[in-house]
Amino acid sequence: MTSTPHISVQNLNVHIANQHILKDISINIPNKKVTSIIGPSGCGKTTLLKSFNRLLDNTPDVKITGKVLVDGEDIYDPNAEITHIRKKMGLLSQRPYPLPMSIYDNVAYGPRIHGNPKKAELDELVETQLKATGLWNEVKDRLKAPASKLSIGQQQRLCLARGLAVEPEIILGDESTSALDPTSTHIIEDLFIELKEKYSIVLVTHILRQARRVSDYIIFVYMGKIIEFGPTEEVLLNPKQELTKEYVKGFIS
Ligand SMILES: Nc1ncnc2c1ncn2[C@@H]1O[C@H](COP(=O)(O)OP(=O)(O)OP(=O)(O)O)[C@@H](O)[C@H]1O
Repeated sequence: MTSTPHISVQNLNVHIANQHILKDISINIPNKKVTSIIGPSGCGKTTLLKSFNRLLDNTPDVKITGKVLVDGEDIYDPNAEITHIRKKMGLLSQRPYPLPMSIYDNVAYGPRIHGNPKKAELDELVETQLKATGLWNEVKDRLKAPASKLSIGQQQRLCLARGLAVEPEIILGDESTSALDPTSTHIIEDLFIELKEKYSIVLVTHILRQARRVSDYIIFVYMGKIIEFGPTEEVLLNPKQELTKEYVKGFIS
């Protein structure tokens, strides 16, 4: 990895209700690349992803130690400003959660909250983000229709457009294609590949085929520890660690 990491995790430990969930995690997430977190169910993938934008804060009985530096700023510093940190990251969850409003208003929502854009600016912004997520031609004639009328795959792309509209730097995806049909999955995967030109992307996925197709780097997590991290082809085709080999072969699920 040549450029400065976008997220640098240093000796991160997460305990929830006396369970040691993440164990001394240190990792550098590369800038403007796709990094996928893989590993068996319950190994801590989602917990690791959530630690990047302080989404664990509201988990009852959570204890977090160590550092997560985003652009060099420790987000767990008591003086860190959560709104500022969260604005840098867009989160795409497993299922699309469009807001109960029109297609247009979903995308305009964030910019309206964060500023007071003029109508012409908003129109342009909505169009740009709907184009960026490949939705524009599908929805341009029904921007005032409720977002709930869209297919699940379109709703997920709308959620991505909504996230991009507040100009994040990092996109976090938590199994964000798991509710989608194969065609919509393919579209979202292609979008991730395109969007890495502008954003650093971190994905949690169970699907090794997807990890191989979209990611530049892979993190393999097992029982709360990082076992292996490296370029996708290396980790998936020529893993160094026995545990990674077993997982990639399908012996651990
Ligand atoms: N809020 C919580 N309260 C108690 N335990 C939790 C909580 N969140 C996560 N855990 C535990 O932390 C461990 C890691 O969970 P996590 O969701 O990060 O795993 P995962 O690798 O993403 O799993 P999956 O692939 O099944 O989604 C699990 O044992 C889980 O039960």
